[in-house]
Amino acid sequence: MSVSAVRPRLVLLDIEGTTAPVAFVHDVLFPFARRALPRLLVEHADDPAVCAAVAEIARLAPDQAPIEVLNGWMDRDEKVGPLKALQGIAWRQGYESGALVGALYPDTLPALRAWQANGLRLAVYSSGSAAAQRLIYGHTTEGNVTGLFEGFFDLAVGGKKEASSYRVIAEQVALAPSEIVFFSDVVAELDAASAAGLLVAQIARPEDGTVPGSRYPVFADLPSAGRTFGLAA
Ligand SMILES: CSCCC(=O)C(=O)COP(=O)(O)O
Ligand SMILES: [Mg+2]
Repeated sequence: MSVSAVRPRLVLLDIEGTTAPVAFVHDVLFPFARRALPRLLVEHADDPAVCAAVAEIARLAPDQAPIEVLNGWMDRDEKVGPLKALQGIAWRQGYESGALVGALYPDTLPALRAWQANGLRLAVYSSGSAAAQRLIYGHTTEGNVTGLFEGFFDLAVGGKKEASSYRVIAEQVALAPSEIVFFSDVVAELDAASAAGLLVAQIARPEDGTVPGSRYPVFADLPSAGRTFGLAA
């Protein structure tokens, strides 16, 4: 059964819980960055990207040491630009050394390839920085698959729970919101995307313990979501 009379032209994909296991992000990526950040702040203090992130932390929390602020944000899994930028820098070293390999669900790449072969455009929207998105897709067990995507959107367009962010993305890909379908595990993100006029569906993977919501179509994997939206995967 199709949930939309209009076939979407672009699939916008969250990462954690949608294309990559929650366990990989929380048990591998986040601890890796937490261990690396204290040294990174010292040893790469002259790196312009590190300088910019530290300056933004000082603006947001002027009375605290940057590493304390970062640890607090990581404790609460806050999606804050400077934390996400610094995590991306830390992960780059891990991916480049081979210590990290981007883990995706087994159904992710087959679904993305089938959709692209069927004429669908693909883009990413994650709280992880665009650089971090390119890293995870650039270092998968099947190699560099970043070429699947035409765009990598991060918190620079706004938070994932704000409708305005999805309007910005629609403008940037030059499509009407109703021509985009957004897949995410987080219902609050789907609420925001739906409010902006996008088609939405929740990916609730049993292995992640994602709690299915009741407002939107729910699927246990990408191929079943794609078939329901007429994406023919
Ligand atoms: C680029 S992989 C790490 C993603 C990340 O840092 C994160 O906080 C998860 O965010 P998402 O929006 O993909 O759920
Ligand atoms: Mg997610």
